[in-house]
Order: sequence, then C-alpha cells, then structure tokens
Amino acid sequence: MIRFDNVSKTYPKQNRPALRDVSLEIERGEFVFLVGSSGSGKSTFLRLILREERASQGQVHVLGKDLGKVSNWKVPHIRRQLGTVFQDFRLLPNKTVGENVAFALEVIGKPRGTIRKTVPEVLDLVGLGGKEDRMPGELSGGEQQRVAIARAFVNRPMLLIADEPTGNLDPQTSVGIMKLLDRINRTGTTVVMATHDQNIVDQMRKRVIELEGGRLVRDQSRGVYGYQH
Ligand SMILES: Nc1ncnc2c1ncn2[C@@H]1O[C@H](COP(=O)(O)OP(=O)(O)OP(=O)(O)O)[C@@H](O)[C@H]1O
Repeated sequence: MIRFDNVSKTYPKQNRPALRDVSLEIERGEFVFLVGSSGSGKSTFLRLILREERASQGQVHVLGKDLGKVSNWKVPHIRRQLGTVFQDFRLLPNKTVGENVAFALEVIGKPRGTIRKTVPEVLDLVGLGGKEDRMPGELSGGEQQRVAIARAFVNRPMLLIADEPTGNLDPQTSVGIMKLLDRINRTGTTVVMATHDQNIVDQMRKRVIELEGGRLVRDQSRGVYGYQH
C-alpha cells in the first residue's frame, strides 16, 4: 500500500532535512499512528504520500506506483484513491453538509442519481443522518469533522490520510471520531494518522511509527504514544 525506501526530503533553502533516510512499509488494511514532536517530519511524511511534495532522495511507492515517476497530470488520478482529513476540517462554508459531501463525487464525474443515493448513506454512516441541509457553521466541531470524514470516505478510498483529525476537539468528541475512523478501517481502508493525542494512541493500541528530527526512531505494533520528551 505504502513503501518508503531510504527516503529523505530537504525543502528548498533548508540545510537540515525534514526527513532522513526513512524506510518502512504499510500494508493494506493497517491502522498506523504517526507520532513525534513538533517539527519531527510528520506532515512532510504525509505530504510525500499525497505527492504534494517529492522525495529529495529515495523512493515513495503508494498503491503500487513510484510517486517519483508519476507525472504531474496523473497526480489527480492517484489522489482520487486517497481520502484526506485535517485538523481544521476544511469544509466549504457556503455549501450545505450534503453539498460538501456531494462535491467530492461531482468532481470525479459520478452520475447525479448515484450522488443522490450515496450522500445520505455516507452521512448515516458517520452519524449525521438527517443533517444534510445544515450549513457547516451550524454544526459542532465534532460534527464538522464527521462531515469531513464523510467527504473523504464517500469514494471508498483505499487509503485515508488524517493529519491531527482530533487536534481541535475535546477528549470525548475525539473518542467518537476515533471510533468512526476505526470503523472505516474495518471496512478495509488503510488509515495513516498523524497525532499528538497521547490518550487516543494509548487507548487504541495500533501500530505506532515515531519520527524524531526526520528520522524513524520507533516502529511498534500495538504501541503506545511513547515517553515524555
Ligand atoms: N514548506 C516548507 N519549507 C521549508 N521547511 C519546511 C516546510 N515544511 C516543513 N518544513 C520544515 O521541515 C521540518 C519538518 O516539518 P513538518 O511540518 O513535517 O513537521 P511535523 O512533525 O508535521 O510538525 P507539527 O507536529 O508541528 O505539525 C521542520 O523543521 C519544518 O520547519
């Protein structure tokens, strides 16, 4: 599903690499937490998977493709197979909940009939049945994140990338979001999630990958958040 072979990334005009010689493999269906202190390289790792950045050295394979060899015009095709969720939800504020989710299907040219049927189904799945006509601003943070997850999942992506999805939510709401991501993972979708949320990592006991100064320093199955630094 994802393979990093000796991957390093140095941003332009920086002398310190953001990632250094990272090699690892993530299999289909896994749930992986990516942890590490601020600036350790987590977002860079995710951006390489999404091909928002290219590796300076080494190879990144996602869904069987060497992303270094994928031309720019093919990138949208790969992204369609990936769902993304962020800390700040990134919903379209002037569209209803239903329209936000439908938009993800419209841009890939799904027929109207399919969209009309699929949107309520996925909103039910995330626990927002009946809220299709609400505006994002009328929802709580946890509900907005559920909409973002519905939008990310509505195409049934092979891989879901989540960058601090609970970063703006209180602990109880975060637990609900994690239950949802766990359920999505159980449908077969691989989930890679960067987080600073110690409680969640410790509760879920999934694979934990830790970065420190751009290096992979820990890769543990059924791991915990780690030691206080
Ligand atoms: N676009 C960029 N240009 C230059 N340097 C960058 C860029 N993005 C990140 N960096 C640098 O790369 C290093 C890793 O940053 P990254 O954002 O990947 O860390 P992170 O672990 O996601 O941090 P956080 O937990 O704060 O989100 C940092 O030193 C950062 O300053």
